[in-house]
Amino acid sequence: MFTNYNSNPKDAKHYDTTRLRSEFLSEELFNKEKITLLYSHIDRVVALGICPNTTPLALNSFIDNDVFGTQHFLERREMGMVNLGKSNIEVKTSSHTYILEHLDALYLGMGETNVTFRSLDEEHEATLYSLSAPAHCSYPSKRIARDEARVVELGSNESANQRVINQYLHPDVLPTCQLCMGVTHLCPGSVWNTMPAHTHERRMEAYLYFNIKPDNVVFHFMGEPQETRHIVVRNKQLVLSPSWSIHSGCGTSNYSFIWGMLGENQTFDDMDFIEMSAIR
Ligand SMILES: O=C[C@H](O)[C@@H](O)CC(=O)C(=O)O
Ligand SMILES: [Zn+2]
Repeated sequence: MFTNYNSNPKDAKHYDTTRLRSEFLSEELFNKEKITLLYSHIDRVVALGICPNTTPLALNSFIDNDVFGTQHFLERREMGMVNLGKSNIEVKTSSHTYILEHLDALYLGMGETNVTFRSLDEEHEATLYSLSAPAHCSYPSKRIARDEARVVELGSNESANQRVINQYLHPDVLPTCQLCMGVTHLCPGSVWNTMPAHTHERRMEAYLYFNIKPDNVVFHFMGEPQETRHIVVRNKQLVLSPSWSIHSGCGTSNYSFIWGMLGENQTFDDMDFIEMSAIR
C-alpha cells in the first residue's frame, strides 16, 4: 500500500515537478494479479487498482487491518468500482455475486464481507478501478450497468471540449454515504476537460485517466486558481486533487477519465467556477 499525506497549498506552490508528481500522481496503481492500494490522507480516500486473472483475489488479503484499525476493509467504509477493461469481472460478497461488463459499476455498502474479484476471461486479466470512503451507515450494494448511469453532455466541438459525463454513483441514481463516481469520455477531436476550471472546497476529487492512446499524454492542471501547475499524465494514472485545487486537463488526443469525489456534500453542481479572467 502506498500512503500520501495532505499538502498545504502554501507549501505545494513551491513543489518542483518531482515533488508534485510524488504527492499527487499515482503512476503504478494497476499491477497484474494484485490489488494495489493508495491510502490518501486527503479525506481518507483509498484508491484501488484490482487486476485479477481467473483465480479470485480476496480484498482482505491485500489489506493491513492494523492500518485501518478494523477487522475487515468495509467494516467502516463504502466502495465504488468501475470495470475499465474488456474482460468481464465477477465480484462476490458473502451474500451476492455480481458480473461487471466493460464500464459497468458496482457500489458496495458498509459492512460487506468476503469480497473477492476474478476475471471471467481466460485470455486476459481484468482491470477494475475502485475508490473507497469512510462510511457511517450501510446503504444497499448495487450494480449500476453502463446504460443506467445518468448522462450529461457538455462542451462543444468548437471549443475542443465536447464530452459525455456518465454519473454512476450520484444521489439521483443510488444513495451512498459520501462517495460520488462517474466516467467522462471526450469526443474525437476534443481534448479539454473542465475548463473553465472549478474548485469545490467541500469535496476532494480523484481523476483516473484512461483510454489515453500510446504516445499521447494529458496535461493535467492543478493548484490554486492563481497558482496553477501541471502534471503530465499517461494511461491508467491517477491524480488526486485536494479541495483547494482545480482539476482540469488537456490531452494530445481525446481520452476518458473516472472522476470520484468525497467530502461534505454530494451536490454535484455546486462548483466554484474560476473566471477565465482570473485564472493564472
Ligand atoms: O466536480 C465535477 C468534476 O470535476 C467532474 O465531473 C468534471 C467532469 O467530468 C468534466 O467536466 O468533464
Ligand atoms: Zn470537480
